[in-house]
Amino acid sequence: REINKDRENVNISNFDPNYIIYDSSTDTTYLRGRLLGKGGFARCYELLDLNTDKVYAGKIIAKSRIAKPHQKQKILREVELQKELKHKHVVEFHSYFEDEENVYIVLENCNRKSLVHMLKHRKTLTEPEVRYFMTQLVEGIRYIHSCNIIHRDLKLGNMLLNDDMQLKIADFGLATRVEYEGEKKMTVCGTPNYIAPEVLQKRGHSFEADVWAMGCVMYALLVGHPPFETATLKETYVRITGNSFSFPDYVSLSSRNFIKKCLAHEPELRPKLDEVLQDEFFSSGHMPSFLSVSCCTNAPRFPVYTKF
Ligand SMILES: CC[C@@H]1C(=O)N(C)c2cnc(-c3ccc[nH]3)nc2N1C1CCCC1
Repeated sequence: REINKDRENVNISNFDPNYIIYDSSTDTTYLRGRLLGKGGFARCYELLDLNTDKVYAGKIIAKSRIAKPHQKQKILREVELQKELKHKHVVEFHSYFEDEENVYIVLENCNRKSLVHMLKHRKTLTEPEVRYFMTQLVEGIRYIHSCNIIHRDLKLGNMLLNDDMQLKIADFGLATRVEYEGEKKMTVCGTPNYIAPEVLQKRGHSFEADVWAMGCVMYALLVGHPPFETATLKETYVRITGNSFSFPDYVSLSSRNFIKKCLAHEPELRPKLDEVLQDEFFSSGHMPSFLSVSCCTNAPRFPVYTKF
């Protein structure tokens, strides 16, 4: 079999030749690879496309687990939203198909897992790394919002990384489409991780809920845990509605100021995504043009710039 030239030779020994998955709609055969983890109803595996030798990440959901119509609808909604999004910092949708026992969602492979894994190894990230990831996150969310979609579950586990350390926003399971200018959503089917106060209090929410979550992500990357985390969910909700959070001493003033703007209790006071990259945080310090994969495990040392 001709080994696919434009990609490094895939080590096919990771893939189980006893486990073939066939997509009749595109006449594509996949070999199932290692288990990547579980996401909701799905068991996620690496999939090797035997036509192209490309590796994908597949969400495999047993039909027996989505027997109720509204559960199948949720999956189809997620696929519909993800299908239309094409952006550097949004996970690319590859295909959707079914067979007798499962539905399959085939997505872009992100070999370096998520920011959860990076933070687990590193405890906290340096400010230049946070500037690097937040810039990519802002660009991805701006694109998603420009498609009139609110993600509603932005969290470290949904920020995946590929081998070039490029951030990819994943999991549109709680996402929703804004149908008209000024529409406020009243409910979410599921519990967002970094839930905004207006979502908690069912006061109506929109794109600003994603800006709140973005503030929580930035805080977690710098501090090592989310801003409102406590021992119990109830206490966390009290903190969110009370807007009570604080910073350790080592967090810089420009970081604090930007995070405080994103975590404004009133949605309309949060920064608009088109202005965010003008914030002093993004222009006030070193912005790496690339990150090495070694950053997943070891803090990088950036060249020290003396401003003169
Ligand atoms: C398939 C589900 C989800 C996901 O959405 N993508 C795009 C993804 C891509 N690569 C990977 C991947 C991890 C390690 C290599 N590739 N993982 C992805 N995930 C993970 C799987 C388990 C929880 C979330």
